[in-house]
Amino acid sequence: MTQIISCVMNRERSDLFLIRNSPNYSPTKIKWVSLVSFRERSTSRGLAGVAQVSCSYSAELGCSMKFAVFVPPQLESGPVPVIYWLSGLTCTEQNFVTKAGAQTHAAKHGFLMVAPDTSPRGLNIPGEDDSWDFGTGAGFYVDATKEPWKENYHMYSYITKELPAVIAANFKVNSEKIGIMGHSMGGHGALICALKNPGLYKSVSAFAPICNPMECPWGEKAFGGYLGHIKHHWKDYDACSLIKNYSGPPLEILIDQGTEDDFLHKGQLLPENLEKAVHGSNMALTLRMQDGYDHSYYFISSFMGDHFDHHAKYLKAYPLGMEATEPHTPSTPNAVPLPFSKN
Ligand SMILES: N[C@@H](CCC(=O)N[C@@H](CSC=O)C(=O)NCC(=O)O)C(=O)O
Repeated sequence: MTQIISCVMNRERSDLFLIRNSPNYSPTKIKWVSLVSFRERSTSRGLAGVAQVSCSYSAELGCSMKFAVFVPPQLESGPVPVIYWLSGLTCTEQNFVTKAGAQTHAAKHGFLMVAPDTSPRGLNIPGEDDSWDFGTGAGFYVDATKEPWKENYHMYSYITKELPAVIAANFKVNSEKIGIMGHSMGGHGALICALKNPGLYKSVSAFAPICNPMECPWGEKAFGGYLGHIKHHWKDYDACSLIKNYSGPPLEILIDQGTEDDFLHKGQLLPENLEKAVHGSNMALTLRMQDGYDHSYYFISSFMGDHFDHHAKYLKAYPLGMEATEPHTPSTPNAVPLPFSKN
């Protein structure tokens, strides 16, 4: 155990692959490795908080994974709620950081933001880089069951279990107050993570999500490849199917969808199917069709503030008698200490 941990802390990614194949490997040890291998790769102050890119070895994915974290100033005074952002096809952790304009909203509300990558990378699985909508950059937030993907393509477990454990071990977050949002493939991811884990995520929203992957070309390709061709097995990862059987606490979903989104017109997103599925369920859906907007991050950034307000309704609700920590603007731009070393 000690040997494995020191290897992770002192060496680079190629060595992490060796760990999995080492005679010392056991799943329990690897869970430890995920936590202790956490390291900050960059830290930048700006927009009223601190933006970091971190990385940790993922036992689920069998490789080192980068993720972006925005630390709001409120973290100085106590644990803060956390919101996960799931990105779309072709994205890394960087698209959200550089284009979504979320940081000022996160700082205003006091939310820690986590934006992971969209798939494992660099595993040399045959076919992983053959297309932009499958394999690298297109993990689809499922746990694959088919070869050659089933060893590593466990984005669902990574997002819902492994990454939250890494975040809780390294940041002062309130693990009772977790929200999730995403875009397109990541919107699908946000919806299914919330629907499959009643009560875990207190708030959920999405921009132009793939609402019914079982019935659209992107989903058919991804689910067929990762889960096999028995369509019945796909229901576990399809928001429209999951909503019908959801019996957890009531959830209010906010979705924004641009009317000039090419992927909407090509039948990839199918928000109308989600609207139908919601009827008679324990779910409320606010679907806003935004006139003239496309699928881009210009669209996302235009409505990001509304999504944060939506999440704030649920993540900032404190039990009676407990005082909420109000969001505040730091009195000096250097209010948050920088405890992290750069690589
Ligand atoms: N093939 C194109 C288009 C890829 C694309 O539009 N990706 C979207 C997500 S689509 C559904 O998940 C995206 O978020 N792109 C990143 C961005 O910064 O806009 C291509 O490769 O560009």
